[in-house]
Amino acid sequence: MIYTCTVAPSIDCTNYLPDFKVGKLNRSERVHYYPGGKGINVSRVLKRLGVDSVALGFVGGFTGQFIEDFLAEENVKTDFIDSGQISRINIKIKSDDETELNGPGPELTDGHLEKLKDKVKNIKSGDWFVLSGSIPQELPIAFFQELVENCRAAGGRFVLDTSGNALPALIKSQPFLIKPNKEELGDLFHAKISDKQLAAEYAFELTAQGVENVIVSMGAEGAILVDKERAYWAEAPKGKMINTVGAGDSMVSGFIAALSQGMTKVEAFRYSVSSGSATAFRSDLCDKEDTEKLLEQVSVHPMNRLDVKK
Ligand SMILES: Nc1ncnc2c1ncn2[C@@H]1O[C@H](COP(=O)(O)OP(=O)(O)OP(=O)(O)O)[C@@H](O)[C@H]1O
Ligand SMILES: O=P(O)(O)OC[C@@]1(O)O[C@H](CO)[C@@H](O)[C@@H]1O
Repeated sequence: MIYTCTVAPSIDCTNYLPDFKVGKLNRSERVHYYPGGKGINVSRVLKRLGVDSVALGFVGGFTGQFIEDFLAEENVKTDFIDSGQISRINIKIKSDDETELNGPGPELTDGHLEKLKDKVKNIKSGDWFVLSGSIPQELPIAFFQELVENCRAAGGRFVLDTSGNALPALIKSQPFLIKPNKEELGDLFHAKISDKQLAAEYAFELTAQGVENVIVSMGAEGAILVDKERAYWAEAPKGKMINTVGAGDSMVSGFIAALSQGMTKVEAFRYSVSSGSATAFRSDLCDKEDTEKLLEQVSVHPMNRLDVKK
């Protein structure tokens, strides 16, 4: 089974308006409400790609109820823990730019965390544990380190897509996959990543620290995949960008779905980029049909080691 874990789920309230002005009353022309949080997005896309998962995390209040109901409607399995607090509402503003205002995650006690530990105690070989999204700063990282160590010790594959201090701390637990965007990768090394060669150089650095696969997403420029031996880059398909929220999460789902359906790593990378772009080209997350239609526009190129400045 694939378990996704979102510590701080949300309702994503996405507003479309032609001209957003800071400090003024703005009125949106269109608004969409979707359950959000990175792990939840991963589970929703996995379902659309034909792969079952269980979404774990902490939800509460009327917003938590909305998240649960929406996922039940889409037949996404969940096994949430009640946080006892209203799940956050994240505001996304689509105008000339994309502006985001994400709320804080829930305040969790040791009791909450113990419940999460209990949910994953039976992870076994062949299972996946996908820890995606922000982890509130007050939470002890050591707890998550232990959680993923247990999962790895049982033979599970650990996928990490988080930010802040949790990212470098959990990279030490040698994930099977991490998927930073180029800003997140740059933050890890206090560097500005200007091109794919530099991205590959830093990604190699992470494989030297024990990460098995690194996918660096670079928006419209596409993505690179680096493992201990090789590096590849993929161009993103061309299309009209509508909403990139969840594009990175869709890449994670595409990669996992393709691998768990027996594709090679390079094919899975192609599928991953196609899934990311298919999400960027619509208001909600991608579906299988869009993803597979775009596949033919995604070509993957090996990067010569000499191309990598190292
Ligand atoms: N304008 C675009 N045109 C084509 N593809 C795009 C565009 N923007 C994003 N994508 C696709 O989506 C993938 C992920 O995008 P991005 O690098 O913005 O992820 P991210 O910052 O992790 O997103 P998020 O955190 O919102 O999920 C890219 O690698 C690419 O395949
Ligand atoms: O605040 P976090 O946990 O870093 O990110 C949360 C979030 O921005 O990420 C998802 C897109 O990747 C959205 O569904 C959600 O609102």
